[in-house]
Amino acid sequence: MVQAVLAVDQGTTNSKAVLVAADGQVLATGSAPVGLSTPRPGWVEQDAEDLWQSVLRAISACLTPAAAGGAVDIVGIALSTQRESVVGWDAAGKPVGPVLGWQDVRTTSWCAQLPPTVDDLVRRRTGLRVDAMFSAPKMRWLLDRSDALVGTVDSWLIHRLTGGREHLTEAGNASRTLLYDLIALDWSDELLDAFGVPRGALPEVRVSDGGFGATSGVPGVRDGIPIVAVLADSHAAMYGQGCTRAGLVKATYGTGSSVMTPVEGFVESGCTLAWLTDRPVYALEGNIVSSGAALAWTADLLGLPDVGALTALAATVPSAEGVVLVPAFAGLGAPHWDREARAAVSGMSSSTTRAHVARAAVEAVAHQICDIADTIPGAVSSLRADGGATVSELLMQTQADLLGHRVEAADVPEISALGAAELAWTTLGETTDWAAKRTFRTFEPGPGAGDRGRRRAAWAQAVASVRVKRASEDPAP
Ligand SMILES: O=P(O)(O)OC[C@H](O)CO
Repeated sequence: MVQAVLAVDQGTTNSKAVLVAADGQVLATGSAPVGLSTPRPGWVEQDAEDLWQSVLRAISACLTPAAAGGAVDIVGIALSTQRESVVGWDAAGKPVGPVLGWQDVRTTSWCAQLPPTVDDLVRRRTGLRVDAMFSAPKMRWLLDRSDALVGTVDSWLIHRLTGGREHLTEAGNASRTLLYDLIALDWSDELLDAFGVPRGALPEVRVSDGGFGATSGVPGVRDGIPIVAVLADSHAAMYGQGCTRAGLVKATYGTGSSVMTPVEGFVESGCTLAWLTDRPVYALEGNIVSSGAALAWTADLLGLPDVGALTALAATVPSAEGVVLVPAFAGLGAPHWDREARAAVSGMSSSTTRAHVARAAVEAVAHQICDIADTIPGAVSSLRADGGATVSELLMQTQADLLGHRVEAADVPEISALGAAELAWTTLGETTDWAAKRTFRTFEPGPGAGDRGRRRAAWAQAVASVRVKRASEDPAP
């Protein structure tokens, strides 16, 4: 019987389950969509039960005999989860309200009334900045309405996978809450105080490979399988991409995007805890609020069935002919962090066609990655890309052209699940380093890089025109 780790990657739009052998081979996959609603402008909610059911459906699809191709012995569970989103549940394990998604900015004005000393404390303790994207203000919002246990999505899934026994979270996920002290490696009492989140409502923090209980009552999965490793999804992608030392940069193209690179130690701005095993591994990270979401929005606007049709349309013209789309639908994330900014399409003329607008949307995704890459100290020699949108040759080539560096796109669609599975197998005693064996689609800057300076300048000008804050007020990413 083949031994496998069952890795679950729970993201904003779907849940994936992947059976992974000790050599990194993917034995079976399953996926299921998860719903998302936007009841008011700036409110982005998911349903905690629906989210859990989507995980069960993904597991079930993955474990069908046809998918798994024979007898498989599951020796451990690995989790990779969307970050910052918050779930609240009562003592009986029943959700007390909606999942407040990471894109949810309902607490923006609450965040704005916090004294500057809180922002300063947040930077010094967490390497982040006060923003409605992170978990603490969302927890505060839920706790104002009910007496709940709160946690990020990893915590909720661990709770359900263990039959309600455990209230645990993983350190990298905790690092995205604004409450976790990245030096002390514990919840910060000062920050708990500042956000009014009682320690008793929060899960216990474990190291990424620290063991998170065992399965109990999960349909189709035997009881007692250990949850071996947990990583935040973006961090799992970095692990899976083999970006484990300074100088290596990865970009995940999801609903939003995350650009990450390991750093030697904690820094006070744009820092995150990538994972915590025998030692903490810190990373610089810039988060883009809207990338895949911008492609989906533009496809919808243009009456196209999906993003694939959008990129195909974009490829029918050699350039955007001066059209620039700034997808600040919910403001701008890193490196600008201007939540009041709003989206705009500029540079149109009477000869502008739908194809030019489509191409501008593709370019917007790449420009936003460049904006963050430009802030990374030291040389960026290449960028490792992953996530759904990397299937687009046009996007990857545009990225290489605008960045002026090689882009290596991972040839596996399940990189976050594989990253978590790899950590689990390492924890179980296997020698891994799967990234070294992986093949990439490589994109070198081509003829399109010739007018890089002009295109980047036009983008910068378009971004400046949608800004509400002055650029001089920008924090580091
Ligand atoms: O759901 P994804 O894969 O777009 O990831 C969401 C991120 O974790 C948000 O920080």
